Amino acid sequence: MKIGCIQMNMRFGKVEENYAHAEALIREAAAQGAEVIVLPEMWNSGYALEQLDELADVQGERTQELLQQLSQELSVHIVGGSVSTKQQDGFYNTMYTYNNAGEKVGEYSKVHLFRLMDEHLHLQAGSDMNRFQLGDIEAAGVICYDIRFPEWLRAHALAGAKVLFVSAQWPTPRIDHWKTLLQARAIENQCFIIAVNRIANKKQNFNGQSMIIEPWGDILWTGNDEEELAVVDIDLSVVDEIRTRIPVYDDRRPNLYDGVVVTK
Ligand SMILES: NC(=O)CCC(=O)C(=O)O
Repeated sequence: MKIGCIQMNMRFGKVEENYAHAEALIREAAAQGAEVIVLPEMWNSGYALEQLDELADVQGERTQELLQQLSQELSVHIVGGSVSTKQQDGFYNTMYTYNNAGEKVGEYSKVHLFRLMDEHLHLQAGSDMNRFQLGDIEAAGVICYDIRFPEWLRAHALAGAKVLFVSAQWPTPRIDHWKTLLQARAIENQCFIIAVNRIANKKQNFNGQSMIIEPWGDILWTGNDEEELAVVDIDLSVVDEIRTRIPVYDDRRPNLYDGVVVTK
């Protein structure tokens, strides 16, 4: 399965340019043979949270139309990163996923809002899971800060995901956390992790380092610190091999730790 990771630079608040740029990169990834294409977080507006009233995609219509059309025309699965959306009860950070027949298979709004980037002041949190099917691939998608919550990714793995997609705008100062957390999520869940971060100039502090990690924890590909489009082949059969070799799903003792109430 060929995965096209689009480590994109988006322009702050420049929605028109960002849609055009994302479309061009998706077309290029498909031309290079990608079967699944993945975008980063909030690529339509960037983190222009103060301007969401003008910039956010109303009910996600523009994004859905674009991804629907491209996935069908190019016959590719698209994990559409995320975009800022304006819904009736506020703004959300939303990921749309389409299969290669142009059908929407996932719609997810970021569940854990990241206070350090003021998300909690401007956005509403989603509360639904994001488990979906891309052809034969049992997959799930989460957004950036969500990876700090192992129980959330575990819930998706327990629901059958073997490939976990992560779209992000993860800044340079904590890039070591990004790498370590992603590797841990891959190993503990025995899943592939396909994680696509944004890139920006040095002043804006985003240095890419998107990653594809095997369920054994081996890193198959790391992005550099420039805008980049990579098409990487992955062999999904290793998931079942590793799960048979170390059967953590059978060895779990959920009665000891699920539903534990933490008191402060
Ligand atoms: N956009 C985000 O959710 C950033 C998360 C982040 O930087 C972190 O350290 O966590």
